[in-house]
Amino acid sequence: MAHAWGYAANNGPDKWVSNFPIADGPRQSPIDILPGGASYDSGLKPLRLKYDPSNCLEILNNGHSFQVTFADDSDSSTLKEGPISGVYRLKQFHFHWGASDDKGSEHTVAGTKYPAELHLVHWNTKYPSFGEAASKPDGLAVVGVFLKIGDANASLQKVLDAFNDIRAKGKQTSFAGFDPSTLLPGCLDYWTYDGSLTTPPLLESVTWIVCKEPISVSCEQMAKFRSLLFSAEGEPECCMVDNYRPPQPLKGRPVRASFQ
Ligand SMILES: CCc1cc2c(cc1OS(N)(=O)=O)CC[C@@H]1[C@@H]2CC[C@]2(C)[C@@H](O)CC[C@@H]12
Ligand SMILES: [Zn+2]
Repeated sequence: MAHAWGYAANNGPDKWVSNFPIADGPRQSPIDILPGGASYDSGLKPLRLKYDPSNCLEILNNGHSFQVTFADDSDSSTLKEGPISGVYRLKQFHFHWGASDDKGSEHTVAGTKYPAELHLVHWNTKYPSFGEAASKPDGLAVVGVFLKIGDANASLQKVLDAFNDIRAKGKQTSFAGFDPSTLLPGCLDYWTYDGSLTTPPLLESVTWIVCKEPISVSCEQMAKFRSLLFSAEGEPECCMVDNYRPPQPLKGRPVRASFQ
């Protein structure tokens, strides 16, 4: 497969272990979150998120998802407190979604799948760079937010309006002045556990922080997600859908809740 991993039958999540044996590791993500199995931890602090829209740089189709990338050369867009210690800088956000509204999220809640899931990716500034941090057990912190079918999401629409320029793999365009805090739910109650990247190389370096409250997305907006392509220009068109890894074994890991 030589790193040509994807989400199709021949190169999808069930095949990743052959090139990335850590796929069967002790702290893999995503997981199915069982609210009854999570333990309330009164020591968990509220999430302290501070984002500066002027750090927003560009939007890119990387062939697996699309991502919005941020300047991370200062502490102007950060995650502090919550389950983490120190300062983590926002690097990018991206999404995972399904071919239909009944699937698409990576984490599930008592087996419930959402149509999409947002990942806000932060790296620990005790390390010199994002790439360095990505290989450390406390290197990354990802805030996960579920998307639930409902009213159109005006903030999300600003992101979707840029899709015409990034339809194919490898396309990117400038994307300035976007405030990712407008994509957060009103309530920031969360579950947290130690996990991994959910795509190869599946590094076990992520403190996962999954918000209990979803944000809304309309059916029409979900259709826009599905208009992106896994394929590059000039290749046979392949719709970017079902770019999610299914839940992985918990293997005894504790899942803590910031709320009762
Ligand atoms: C946590 C968000 C994240 C980071 C990375 C990936 C995937 C990611 O999404 S996810 N769904 O949150 O796990 C796949 C590529 C990885 C990257 C982390 C940094 C690298 C490991 C680079 O060093 C080389 C390949 C990169
Ligand atoms: Zn992700």
